[in-house]
Amino acid sequence: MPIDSPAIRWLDDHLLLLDQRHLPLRTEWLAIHDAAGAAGAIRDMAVRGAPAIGITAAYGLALEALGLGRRASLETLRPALETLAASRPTAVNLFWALERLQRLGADLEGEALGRRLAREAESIHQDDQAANLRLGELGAALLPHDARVYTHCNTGALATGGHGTALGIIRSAWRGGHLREVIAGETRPWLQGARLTTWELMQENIPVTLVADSAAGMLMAAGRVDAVVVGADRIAANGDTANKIGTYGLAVLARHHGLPFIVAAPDSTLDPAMTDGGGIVIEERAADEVRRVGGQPLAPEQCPVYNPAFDVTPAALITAIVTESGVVHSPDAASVAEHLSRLNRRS
Ligand SMILES: CSC[C@@H](O)[C@@H](O)C(=O)COP(=O)(O)O
Repeated sequence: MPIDSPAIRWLDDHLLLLDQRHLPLRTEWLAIHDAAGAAGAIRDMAVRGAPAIGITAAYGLALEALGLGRRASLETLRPALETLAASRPTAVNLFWALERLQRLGADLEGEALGRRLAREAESIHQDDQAANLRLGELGAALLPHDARVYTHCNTGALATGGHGTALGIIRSAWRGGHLREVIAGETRPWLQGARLTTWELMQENIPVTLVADSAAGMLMAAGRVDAVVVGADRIAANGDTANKIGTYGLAVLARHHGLPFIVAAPDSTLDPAMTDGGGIVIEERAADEVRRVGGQPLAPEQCPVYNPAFDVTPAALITAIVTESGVVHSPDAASVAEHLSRLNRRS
C-alpha cells in the first residue's frame, strides 16, 4: 500500500521533509540524502514529533547504507548510527527505529543491506500510520459525546506517519460526529500548537480555538473543557509519560477539575527498559528559543534561560494510555506490564 503521508515523502534515493520550521507561513520541502542530513533535520526541528523522528531516522540510516553501496555493513554504518542517535535524546521512537533496523541488518551486507533497510523504513512509516488510525478509533470511543477537547503541542499528521496520535483521536472523533471543539494551547516556546495544530485542523474544517497556555486552568474552571488529550515521547514501564513541556501542568489541572487526561501513542513509544519517569533524559534546547519569538528579541539578550523541551507526567495523573493495541486504564507498573505481555505474545 503506498504511503499517503503529508510531511514525509520517500523517493527511493532521497527523502523529502515538509520543513516544519516555516509553517504555517511557508510550505518548503527539505531534501535529505544521508544520515547526517536526517540527523540535522531532527536536531533543528525541520521534522519533529516522536513517531516522525523515528521514521526520519530510519530513512536516514537506509540512505546512508544505499550511499555506501557495496561497502555497507553494520560496521561501516556505525558512525551514521551514532550521529542519528545523538540528534535528540527524549523520544524513544528514534532509538526503537534504529534498533529495529540494526536487528534486520545483522545478517546482510552491501547493496542488499541498503535495499533491506529502505524497505524496513517504509514499513515503519506505514505501520505508524496504521497504528494511528487504530488508536484514533480506540481513543475516540473514550471521549464524552459532543466533547470539547484540550490538546497540547502538535501530535498530528506532521508529527507522525499520518493521522496523528492525540490529534488522531481528535480526527477520528470529529469524523464520528462526536467532537464539538478543539482547544489548542499555543505551546511555548516553539509554538507547535499555535503554528502546526491549528494549521492541520483548519485544513479539515475541524473547529479549533487557539489559547495561550496560561488560559488552560481558567477554561477548565469555567467548565469549557471535557477532556485533555496529549501525545507522548516516551512512556516508562510504570506509565510515567514524558511529553512536551507543559503537559505535567495540564495533568495536574485536569485532576483538580475532575477531567479525563488521556495519553495517545503508538506501542513504539513504550520503553519497557525505563522503570519510571525519573530516568528519562529531558532534552534542553537553546536559550534563544525562549528569549526570541520568530527570531525577534523578546527578553534582554543576555538573560539566563532554562529551556527544558519535555516534562514527565506521573502515571497516577493519567486516566488512560491509548495505543493501537489497546487502552491501559489507570496505568501503573502492573497494567503496563500486562499490556506489554499481550504485545509480546502477539509478536
Ligand atoms: C505524536 S507526537 C508526540 C510527541 O512527540 C509530542 O507531543 C511532542 O512532545 C513533540 O515535541 P517536539 O519537541 O515538537 O518534537
